[in-house]
Amino acid sequence: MEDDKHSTHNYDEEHSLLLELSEKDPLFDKKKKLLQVVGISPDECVCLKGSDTPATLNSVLDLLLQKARVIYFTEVDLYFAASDVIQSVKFQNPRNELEALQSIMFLIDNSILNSKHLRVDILQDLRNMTLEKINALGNTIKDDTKIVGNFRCERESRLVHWGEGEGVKTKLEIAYVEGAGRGAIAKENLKVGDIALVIPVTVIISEELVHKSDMFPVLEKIEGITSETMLLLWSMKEKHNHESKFKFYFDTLPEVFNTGLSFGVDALLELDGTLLLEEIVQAKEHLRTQYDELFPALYHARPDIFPPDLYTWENFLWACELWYSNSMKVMFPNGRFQTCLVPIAGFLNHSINPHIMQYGKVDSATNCLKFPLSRPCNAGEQCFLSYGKLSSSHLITFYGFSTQADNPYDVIPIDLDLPNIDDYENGNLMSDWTNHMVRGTWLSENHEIFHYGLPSPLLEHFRRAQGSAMQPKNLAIELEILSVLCSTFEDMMQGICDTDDDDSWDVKLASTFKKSQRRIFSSIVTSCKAGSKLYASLMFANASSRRRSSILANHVSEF
Ligand SMILES: C[S@@+](CC[C@H](N)C(=O)[O-])C[C@H]1O[C@@H](n2cnc3c(N)ncnc32)[C@H](O)[C@@H]1O
Repeated sequence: MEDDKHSTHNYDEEHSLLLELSEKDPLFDKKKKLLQVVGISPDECVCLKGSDTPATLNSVLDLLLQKARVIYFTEVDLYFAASDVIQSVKFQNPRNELEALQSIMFLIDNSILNSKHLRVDILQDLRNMTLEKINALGNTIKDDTKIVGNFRCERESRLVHWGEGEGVKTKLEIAYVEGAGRGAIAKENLKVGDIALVIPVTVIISEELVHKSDMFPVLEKIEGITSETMLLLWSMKEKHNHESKFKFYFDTLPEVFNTGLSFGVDALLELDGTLLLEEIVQAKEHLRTQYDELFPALYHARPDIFPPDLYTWENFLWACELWYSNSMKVMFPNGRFQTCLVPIAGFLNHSINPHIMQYGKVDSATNCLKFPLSRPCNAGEQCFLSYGKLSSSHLITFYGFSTQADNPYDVIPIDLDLPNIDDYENGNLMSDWTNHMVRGTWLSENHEIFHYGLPSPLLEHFRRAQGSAMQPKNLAIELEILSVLCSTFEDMMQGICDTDDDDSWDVKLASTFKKSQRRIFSSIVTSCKAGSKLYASLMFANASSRRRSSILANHVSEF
């Protein structure tokens, strides 16, 4: 979504740019502290002068980029960044970097637009440098989509054709792609800022449709019912309406969704010992309770509107999976957010390094939803959307897939059985964390001594619990911490056993998830062992050098 975090001011000889860290950000205090650690003031502008050299512009961009990275950090990013931040806020992951660069482009574009100066060359130069960085980053992201040629997309073409008649404009075509059903392929080379898809509001399935339907007078009387639930019930019936305006859309929907909510017993058994099992069971229980609150009461009261054969539990679950996996939050010109189904845009698959991130706000001038590119996508490549910064467990539960690439949001929460420590110093970056987590240590840049690729807030918590202050660090305590962590994660790894191959989609997905969890645990064990080895060699080197000194001292004393 576009945001209003940024503002520009123009002074006589200079352009002043302000990337603003919003005080409404729930992570404001932590982000402010992090910025202060690297010497960046949260509310300070950077100034550009006409006389700035490329080297000066580079430093300006670097400063803006560090700040933008922090502004777009999630709690997970912040937690793990604490280990790597020493003098500057470095690159964390492509997704955060793209968001940060995109926000800088937005700021510069606004500045150019609002500039009262005749000469905006310097802003243009800065824009070009930012664009170069985005393009370079885009080139490092590999999306190897394989298009499955022998599937015809007749229903999909009919939907696109209908949509175009309603005002849809698209630079994407729909094809079957390996491992993800349908996907959207760029028909031409798309640059940053190009609009891949334009969807008029009239094509969007939103609350308004329920309000016009015969079920609304019944539903509105149900205490506490949400507009999402109303829409879900509406879509269960509309799917079978041959006269529906959205018939072409419903025709393209799959008969089954295959999300975690449809996992069978074998797949659930496979997940034994993982948090994903809990997530799926809880989500499903919640939906079952919701269904039981509505049915059979509704079809007993109004069988004409809610026919029992349509409103079964199985059909309800299908609709839940449809809405979880295909809906988007859309902000309408009146400022209200609504959960909607967006035909055609619903063919866009998700990536952790997406091409399209800033969407979801209806443009009030055109009354359309636009999908602009945040990084280039060449003709023939699959164009990916961001469904959000989601973990694999969330993606499996509600979307039925897990990402292939390393997902920085795949974290495992850690319940520490350690006493609460309240003697933390203010201003210490590690001190703000009470909830701890781990993720694959291959994602960390810092495997040095005292870091080991592990999150610093977690290590610091252990040190405090052992009575070891930040500085100087006690080697014996470090070894003890590494040994505790190592055995804890070895146990956790053993709790997730390997299984035989199974052909069913759900057991396969469950076992892929387990493998990814084991990989995370195994990386932590390896890092702990590497850390311990490092100490052993250091202690050996120290001992040898002490021995050498004492031999030398003996020799000297002989003279
Ligand atoms: C909004 S739909 C996208 C279109 C979908 N592929 C289809 O054929 O209808 C979301 C669903 O697409 C699939 N999907 C999206 N991104 C994916 C990815 N990166 N890998 C595998 N499947 C994906 C999942 O089944 C998900 O529930």
